[in-house]
Amino acid sequence: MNKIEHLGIAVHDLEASNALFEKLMGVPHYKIEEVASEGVRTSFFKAGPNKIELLQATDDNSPIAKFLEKRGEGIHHIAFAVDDIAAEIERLVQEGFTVLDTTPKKGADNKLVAFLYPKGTNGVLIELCQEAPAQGEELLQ
Ligand SMILES: CC[C@H](C(=O)O)C(=O)SCCNC(=O)CCNC(=O)[C@H](O)C(C)(C)COP(=O)(O)OP(=O)(O)OC[C@H]1O[C@@H](n2cnc3c(N)ncnc32)[C@H](O)[C@@H]1OP(=O)(O)O
Ligand SMILES: [Co+2]
Repeated sequence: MNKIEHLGIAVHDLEASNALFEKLMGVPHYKIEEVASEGVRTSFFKAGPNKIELLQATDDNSPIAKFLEKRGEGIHHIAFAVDDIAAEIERLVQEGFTVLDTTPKKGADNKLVAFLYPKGTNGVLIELCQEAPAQGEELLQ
């Protein structure tokens, strides 16, 4: 694990939260991206080395929709940057963590991602992120 790549925050209304975080952080979002496979629309902010990812659900089956229904708006996950996501998944499986995505999948912001089951990480949803290499296709589900 290299560093925290981003904090994911679940929100009801991406546009309203974009306006709020632009005021809060003093910078505009640098990207809005839909990840249909996750049922989310995301918006990214960067302040220094830190990123915030706002997430709105795009359908009722989205993990974000279920999270909002159960817990309301708030911090949804912590994403860590890793150099080699396949190796990190293997290491974490060996360490006894439950990895929800044993094959990395397409994330936002040009990443390959995988998630761990939060009940095995003190109730915090953990995401692994690797910069998607140009030939990332073979790693994608
Ligand atoms: C990929 C695009 C983007 C990126 O950065 O590139 C993203 O970050 S997309 C983010 C959205 N996608 C995901 O979150 C995928 C991984 N998440 C999942 O597979 C599910 O959300 C899962 C398995 C974490 C929970 O699924 P679900 O809510 O349907 O199941 P349960 O209700 O049974 O939950 C099990 C247990 O986990 C607790 N839970 C759920 N979500 C979270 C959370 N975000 N943080 C901490 N804990 C969470 C839930 O409350 C249940 O615990 P319990 O004590 O039984 O209530
Ligand atoms: Co994320």
